[in-house]
Amino acid sequence: MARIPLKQLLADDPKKVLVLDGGQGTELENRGIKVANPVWSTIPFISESFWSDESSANRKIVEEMFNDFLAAGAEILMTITYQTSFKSVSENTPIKTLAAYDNLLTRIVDFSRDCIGKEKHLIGCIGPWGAHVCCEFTGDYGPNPENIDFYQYFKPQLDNFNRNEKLDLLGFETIPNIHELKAILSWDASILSKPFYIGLSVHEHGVLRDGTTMEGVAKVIKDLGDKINPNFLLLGINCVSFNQSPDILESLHRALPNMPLLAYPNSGEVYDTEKKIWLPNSDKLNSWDTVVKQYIGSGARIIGGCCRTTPKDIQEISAAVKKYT
Ligand SMILES: C[S+](C)CC[C@H](N)C(=O)O
Ligand SMILES: N[C@@H](CCS)C(=O)O
Ligand SMILES: [Zn+2]
Repeated sequence: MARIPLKQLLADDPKKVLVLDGGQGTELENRGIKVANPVWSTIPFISESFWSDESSANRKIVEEMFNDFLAAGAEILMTITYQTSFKSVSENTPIKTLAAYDNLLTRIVDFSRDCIGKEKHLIGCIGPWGAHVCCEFTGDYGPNPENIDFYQYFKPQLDNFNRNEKLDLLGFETIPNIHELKAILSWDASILSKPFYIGLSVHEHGVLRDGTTMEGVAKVIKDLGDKINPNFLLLGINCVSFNQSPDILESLHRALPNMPLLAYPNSGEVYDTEKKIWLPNSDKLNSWDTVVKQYIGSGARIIGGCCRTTPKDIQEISAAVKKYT
């Protein structure tokens, strides 16, 4: 059966909620791949043996991770390309030219599609500008964030993903800064020609990491009016604290009641950007069952997990989605 385009799928069945996969980079780490490096979870794809040796240990680990998320109930999964911008790759790996970079991305998408099969939806994952300098959890984009050329940064990854028919959706995720959000939303369908979503990186207290309120975020979208790119399908939150995530999503829903939302929080642990390790935070106050019920009440159409969530979390999310839809 051919995949139904996501825009149509979400419109045809207003109750449909898709289950997303979990934290891929941290799950690869749980399974023995050392992701603490400048291209983070891109690292297994950089070595030629991943591609030339079908029985390579890292290749098996990535395949098994996809299998386990599928078995847990994921219906929409991501490419492992969070820190695979041309800048991150060309400055930190032997891959230097645009042609070699395009080849890398095409191989990763082909491989991911083979892992998940033809029927599941595949998201081309695009991390924020801040990922390459590791400020996606502070939103501190320096003294003049309005002068950053976001388009130049994203263009190589965008151009490649736009062209690839194996991808159903583009996901800009962990976006912590309002200038970056404005830039992405200023691009029309000639630049962003596939359906896309934006996942915001939001502080525990409910504001974007740079301090912008959810009303401020909503204003950017409302001000665009009918100039908004028709490919903009969903807005939401990702890699935010598990405990606060239902309230944050609810506040986004209040500010934008008609916008389809998505939510995939992290485990609640906090990332130490210097040591590149996860530190314990407060205990989980709720179960996935409670959290998913609240997300659905706030208009979520895609629900999954981000960093430090595992196939077990996805299993619990999947059961709750079945129960409440
Ligand atoms: C979502 S975070 C854990 C990704 C990694 C971070 N940008 C780093 O470079 O360490
Ligand atoms: N999508 C990425 C993490 C973003 S914070 C991943 O799952 O590894
Ligand atoms: Zn994350």
